[in-house]
Amino acid sequence: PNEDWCAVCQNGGELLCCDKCPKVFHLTCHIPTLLGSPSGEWFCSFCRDLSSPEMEYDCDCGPESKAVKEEPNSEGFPPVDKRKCERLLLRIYCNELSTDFQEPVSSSVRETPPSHHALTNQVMPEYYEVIKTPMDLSMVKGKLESKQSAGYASLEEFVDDVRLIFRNCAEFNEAETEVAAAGKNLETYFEEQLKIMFP
Ligand SMILES: NC(=O)c1ccc2nc(N)sc2c1
Ligand SMILES: [Zn+2]
Ligand SMILES: [Zn+2]
Repeated sequence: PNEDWCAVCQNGGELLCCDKCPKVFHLTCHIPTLLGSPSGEWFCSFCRDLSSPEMEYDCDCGPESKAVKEEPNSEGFPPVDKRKCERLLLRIYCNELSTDFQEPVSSSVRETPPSHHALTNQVMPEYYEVIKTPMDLSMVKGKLESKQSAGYASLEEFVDDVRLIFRNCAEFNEAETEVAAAGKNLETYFEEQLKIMFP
């Protein structure tokens, strides 16, 4: 009795069914991204046990991981903390407020002028003129999934990047715009979920 649409993007298509909860995911919408459809039983990142995972995801094995995986690798990021961050990030992606933060802001985006600016056709600065350190959820997902030194070395680095998304949002978007409100509310949700994952 799984759902009909991806828990992240709400679209249909080729969907992976969790064998423990009703959710379904596209391979690339799940966190971590899966390379192929698993053959046997499969639990999503919300359901798989954090300390002793029932199964391995195909992206987490492969030739380079001959070493014992359950030790903090050279990144120093304990595997349990990495799995907690995967679950936390998937929670954010499943929150509909995250849509505006899932991909890099397109450079055509200009500040939403308060009404008087529009009337005086004052030029509004471009996003990448204002925001010097862009960050979005796809960048965080990529860093969380990358191997060794390219990835996060600690939980703090992961949290700092997610908080940067919300700082950029508050800096660029006028306080009372929809995007600013979405950023504020999603930040509250993130901090709540962070406390649950890392009490
Ligand atoms: N992440 C952001 O700050 C963001 C994203 C999308 C977007 N679209 C606009 N028209 S303003 C805007 C801001
Ligand atoms: Zn999807
Ligand atoms: Zn599940």
